[in-house]
Amino acid sequence: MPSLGRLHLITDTRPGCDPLAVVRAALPVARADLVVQVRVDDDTTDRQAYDLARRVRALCVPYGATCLVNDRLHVALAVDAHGGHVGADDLPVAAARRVLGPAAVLGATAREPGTAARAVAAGASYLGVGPCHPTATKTGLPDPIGPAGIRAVAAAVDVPVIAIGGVTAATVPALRAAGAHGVAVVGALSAAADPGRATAELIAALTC
Ligand SMILES: Cc1ncc(COP(=O)(O)OP(=O)(O)O)c(N)n1
Ligand SMILES: Cc1nc(C(=O)O)sc1CCOP(=O)(O)O
Ligand SMILES: [Mg+2]
Repeated sequence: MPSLGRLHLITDTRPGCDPLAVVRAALPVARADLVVQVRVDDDTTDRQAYDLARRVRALCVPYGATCLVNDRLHVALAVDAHGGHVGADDLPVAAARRVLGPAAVLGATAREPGTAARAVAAGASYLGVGPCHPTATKTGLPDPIGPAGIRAVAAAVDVPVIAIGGVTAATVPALRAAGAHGVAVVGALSAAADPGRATAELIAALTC
């Protein structure tokens, strides 16, 4: 399996957002180091999710970037995405692996070492670990786990750990020092005045 990109751009489909514009700005900067995870609101229809994922994949492929679909693995299969991401409210990891097949990239959410180890044993290719810091993007999250939480999970598994939750370029160094392979962001790119510049700042923090 090719190495996993270090910057995971999670699409923001809230009112006023333009997820494709953000993807188009990030791709020429991050190129193969970019993973675009198509994440849509719960009230988004499958047809809307399919149309967005199909367009994201088409943008990603020429740059060697990875296209994943959050939650809706049937949409990932339908658009021939590189894989998907599941959490506690989605298909269990073992079932998700059966759906996507052995070659797919399959991410799983973990917040502590036990869940993380079980997810890897069940077939996860990488782990999304957080929330690292406070975030207003998603409600109902547990308390932030900080770099210490990343360190605890990274010590327990041998797959890439992707830190998520309130991540900015300024917080990347501590997360990498704690063992994160990369980071996942929503607001740091979707709310940026210049998403291309924000991508460059995140990539610089991930590669220095
Ligand atoms: C990289 C990454 N990490 C964690 C998540 C959260 O996924 P999940 O727990 O399935 O929650 P929702 O995103 O479905 O609300 C993620 N999407 N990506
Ligand atoms: C989608 C998501 N999942 C999280 C988790 O911890 O499970 S935090 C999160 C939102 C991340 O957005 P931002 O980069 O704007 O903080
Ligand atoms: Mg989910």
